[in-house]
Amino acid sequence: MEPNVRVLVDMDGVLADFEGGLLRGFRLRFPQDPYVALEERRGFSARDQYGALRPDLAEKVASIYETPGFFLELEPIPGALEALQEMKRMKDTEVFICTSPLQKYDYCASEKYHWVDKHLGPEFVERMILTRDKTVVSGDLLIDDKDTIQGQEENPSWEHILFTCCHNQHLDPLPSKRRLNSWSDNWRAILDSERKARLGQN
Ligand SMILES: O=c1ccn([C@H]2C[C@H](O)[C@@H](COP(=O)(O)O)O2)c(=O)[nH]1
Ligand SMILES: [Mg+2]
Repeated sequence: MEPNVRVLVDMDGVLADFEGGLLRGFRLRFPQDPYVALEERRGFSARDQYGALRPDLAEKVASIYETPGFFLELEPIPGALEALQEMKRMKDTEVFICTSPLQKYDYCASEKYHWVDKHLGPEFVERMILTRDKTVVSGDLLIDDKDTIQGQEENPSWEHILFTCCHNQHLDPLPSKRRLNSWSDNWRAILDSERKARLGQN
């Protein structure tokens, strides 16, 4: 068995404040239109929720995250950069950034690389995995704000740790699903428990 704990860390909603940037961009571009306050966000897809509010708003909100510069200019989530640097220095630990680009990837994919370079440095650029299907990536833990992560692999190797974000905070996931409420929460204990569980298996 591999000695290291491999942690996959999602980007939007975990490292980069996608929801905050989206709301700010939407209100600036469409000041006359209704919007969904962060406390009112429900469900992963902002596009779906805006579309339910009024059908034309689905395209409008999508136009914000499809705009050049959107992903590059996102603010880091509080504590995320420090946590990742600390994780990288930890013994017996491998950290990768695992993120899904938009289907309209033109700006999104390259801006994600630039964002990581700018905020975390070139060593993390080496550790980026861009995929539309995270289930086929191998790891021990996946820290991700999306409540349901599905793909080709029915039994991914990782345990999904749900990272709290405005769109999932109301959810009461299965008792077996572990949560991280923020980067001030005890992410180190989750990594430690994984390390111990692996030692127990040896
Ligand atoms: O309403 C939405 C919300 C998010 N997305 C996109 C934006 C990103 O490309 C992915 C999520 O990326 P992760 O790094 O895996 O969090 O989903 C969207 O298309 N519509
Ligand atoms: Mg995410």
